[in-house]
Amino acid sequence: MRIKICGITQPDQGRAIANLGATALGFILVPSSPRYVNIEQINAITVAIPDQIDLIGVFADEQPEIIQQIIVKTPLTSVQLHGKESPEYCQRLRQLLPDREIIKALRIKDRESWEKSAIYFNSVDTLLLDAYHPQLLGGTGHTLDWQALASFSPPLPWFLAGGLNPDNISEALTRLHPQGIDVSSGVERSPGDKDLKKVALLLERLQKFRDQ
Ligand SMILES: O=C(O)c1ccccc1N[C@@H]1O[C@H](COP(=O)(O)O)[C@@H](O)[C@H]1O
Repeated sequence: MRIKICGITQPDQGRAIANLGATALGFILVPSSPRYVNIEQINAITVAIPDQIDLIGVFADEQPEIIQQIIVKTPLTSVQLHGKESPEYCQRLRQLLPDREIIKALRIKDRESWEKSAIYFNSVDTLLLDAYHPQLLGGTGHTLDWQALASFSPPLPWFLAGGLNPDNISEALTRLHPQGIDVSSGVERSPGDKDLKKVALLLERLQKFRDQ
């Protein structure tokens, strides 16, 4: 199972989280986020991260050419699209970045919104389901309706996100079987400041699900 800890802002925390066993670190490139990091910060954080860790840049409704310019200046391996990007937009980005993983995040309001995920099946490598919030794009701490999602089984890998934390991760993964999980505010002291004790507890509780 892929384990992504998102909203990394500090080099020592990035290193510690990779050493604790996360398989991916996420970097928020959405300027309005309190977890925003720029290219220089991403390079300073990632310089000491082992090669096998996925480095995922999170964008929202950014121009594809700007994403491409950022990607060539950083070691980011994947692009997570967290806005209202269309399948056509995703295809355009795929042409610009053929060797990077493209992850489309869908902010799920109701059953209809996850049924619409089918329009992305041919345009991206991976899906990510996050909770809908009327004001915030992400990092909301809100959970999805896991029961309603029980029959979600897309033909491509997907991450479960939205309000996951050490206390609810076991229940989430007993109900759902995503290929990855994505956690941000559930392992923080404040936005962008990760609580390493909570990260360690999360990883300990994930141990029994890791081979899924
Ligand atoms: O974290 C943010 O500030 C953020 C801003 C803009 C787009 C996405 C953002 N984060 C994403 O939110 C989810 C999980 O959040 P949480 O665990 O509920 O706090 C995750 O996919 C992040 O990449």
